[in-house]
Amino acid sequence: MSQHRSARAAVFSAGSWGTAVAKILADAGTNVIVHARRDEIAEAINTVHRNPGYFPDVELPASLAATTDPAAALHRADYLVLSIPAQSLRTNLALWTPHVGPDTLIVSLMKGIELGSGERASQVITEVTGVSADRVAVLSGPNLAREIMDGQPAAATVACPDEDAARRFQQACHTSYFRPYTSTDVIGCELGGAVKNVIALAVGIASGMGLGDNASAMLITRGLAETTRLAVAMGAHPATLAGLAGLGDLVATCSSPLSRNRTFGTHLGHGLSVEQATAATRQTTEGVKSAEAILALAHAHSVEMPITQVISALLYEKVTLDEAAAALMQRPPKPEC
Ligand SMILES: NC(=O)C1=CN([C@@H]2O[C@H](COP(=O)(O)OP(=O)(O)OC[C@H]3O[C@@H](n4cnc5c(N)ncnc54)[C@H](O)[C@@H]3O)[C@@H](O)[C@H]2O)C=CC1
Ligand SMILES: O=C(CO)COP(=O)(O)O
Repeated sequence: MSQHRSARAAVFSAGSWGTAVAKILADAGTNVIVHARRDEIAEAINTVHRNPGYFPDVELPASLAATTDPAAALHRADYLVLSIPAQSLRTNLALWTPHVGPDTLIVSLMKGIELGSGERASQVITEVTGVSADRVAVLSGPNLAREIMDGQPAAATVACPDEDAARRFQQACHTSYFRPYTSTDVIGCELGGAVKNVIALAVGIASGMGLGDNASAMLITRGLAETTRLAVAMGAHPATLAGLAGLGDLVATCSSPLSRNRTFGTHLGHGLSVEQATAATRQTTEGVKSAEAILALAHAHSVEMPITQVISALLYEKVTLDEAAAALMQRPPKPEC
């Protein structure tokens, strides 16, 4: 990156989390251009400094620009920040790759596992773009977009095999209200972020069924245990799962009515079908698609993930709510650790 100019970040796209991270980066003094799919969103960001599709009430930094042209967004970008649904990453990134510069650091904000391949977003990114793994970073943590748009304090982890690259992006997104830490454990951060969405579905379901805080705490704690088992089997450091991208995100997502995954689960717990819950949800709910992919990873690594298994069965409507609850409670007794 040039020493003579501020860093430039291209944020793809202008959804809930993309908009929030674009604001963080701009507030941190980074030059930001957002790639929006819709003309009217790009136009509104450029003219009235608002994103009417997601946060019509929040004024964005005046320095924040938007475009629908991927080449213009990526021109001389130091960072390509990707925030689209994980299942759409491969196809979209293939279209954007010709515009990615040779030194651009690609930063994934996505918390999903690709169906079919079982790949984490960073793996899809290296595969599609051909860039080396040390040019791909992940930002993950307890970061409900709405709270961040309101300027409430939050922290997260920036993970990259190249520690200098992680530190550069840490600096690019460090503000008075957003505190990023660095890590080299990309696998741990990505699995923490993806599996917590499935556990949040489970907590939402329990809450929708009228179960109390003991049940939620049980699901969160045993959810962390199965997340850690899988992540460690795949090469993660166990401490990462006790950190912001693991326990931190799990607690925030499972506790907050702002979480789309938890809310989706609540709909199921109230008795809505998966189709009805999907119709009631406007934004990306990664856990719904990722549950099956995570379960396949668990099988491939011979790891037991009973909560993920039950949620996957519920999502495919192979079991009822009562059968799901019984399946978890009637497992054979075993030591806790
Ligand atoms: N919203 C949040 O609080 C947080 C979300 N995330 C993660 O960020 C990622 C994006 O989620 P959100 O921004 O919340 O979702 P969103 O639904 O608010 O926005 C998704 C964005 O992707 C675009 N998009 C949707 N389908 C697409 C497709 N097929 N092709 C290309 N673009 C498409 C939409 O136009 C929109 O700009 C997810 O992986 C999510 O887990 C991570 C941390 C916090
Ligand atoms: O990842 C998130 C908070 O860290 C957002 O969770 P939801 O996708 O469930 O809203």
